[in-house]
Amino acid sequence: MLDAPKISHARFITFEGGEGVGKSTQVKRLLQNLQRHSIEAIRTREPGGTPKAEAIRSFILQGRSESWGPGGEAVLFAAARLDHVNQLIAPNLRNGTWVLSDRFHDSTRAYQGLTGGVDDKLIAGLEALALDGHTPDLTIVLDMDPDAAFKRVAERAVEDGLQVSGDRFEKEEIEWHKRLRDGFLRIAKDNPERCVVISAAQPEETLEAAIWKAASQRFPELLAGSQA
Ligand SMILES: Nc1ncnc2c1ncn2[C@@H]1O[C@H](COP(=O)(O)OP(=O)(O)OP(=O)(O)O)[C@@H](O)[C@H]1O
Ligand SMILES: Cc1cn([C@H]2C[C@H](O)[C@@H](COP(=O)(O)O)O2)c(=O)[nH]c1=O
Repeated sequence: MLDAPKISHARFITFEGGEGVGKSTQVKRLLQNLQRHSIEAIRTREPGGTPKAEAIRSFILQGRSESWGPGGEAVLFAAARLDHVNQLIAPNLRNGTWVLSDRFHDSTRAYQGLTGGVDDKLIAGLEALALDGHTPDLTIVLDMDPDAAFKRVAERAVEDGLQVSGDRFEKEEIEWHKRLRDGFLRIAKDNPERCVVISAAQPEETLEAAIWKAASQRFPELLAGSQA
């Protein structure tokens, strides 16, 4: 016999922003906070989240698609997203499990569209295909000066014993990353019903509390019962 489906009020939350602003750290912290509130939730990332999308991730981040240009890379990110939505995001939401994603469609808008110069109409067409209506319920945009964020990335590389060589996009000039930051802020301004901008230039714990506050304001069910 099939398991009875859970009553579904599952939410889809995405984290966006430039390199090293603390998205992965805060996705993990929000996941723990939700689980403390007995909310079933998973975390995932883009590009990635499924075997096929992870294969596309490796291809892009190794720089193998760089010569395809921003338009070609937008198509690859969309293909990865299509599989991610179909195989992981949509089934979990349907089953009542909250989904937290480290990057999603706003990264294509910001990196390939607003910073890379890919036409809005192409970005919108790819988005319609890949999302199939699965627009996030809440997007946390973590914002900070890219110079300061890169210091974090460099420290992380040293901690991990890696060379600070940077992947495909980390290698871009600092001016490019400043335009990227402006791109994310513009997306947030244009989508106030979905996006909340939070300064990432604060300690992990206070940032975590600010994200919890934003999520609780958006989803009052989080305030019912216990406290984070
Ligand atoms: N609020 C914070 N203050 C100081 N350091 C932080 C903070 N949040 C994360 N870090 C550190 O900064 C580095 C980058 O953090 P994290 O990997 O979470 O960022 P990210 O936005 O996911 O990065 P990327 O875009 O490269 O995947 C890590 O070493 C992490 O420990
Ligand atoms: C989803 C998505 C990602 N990117 C870029 C942004 C980052 O440079 C990498 C992903 O690496 P991370 O360590 O997981 O942040 O890919 C992009 O350009 N477009 C996208 O749609």
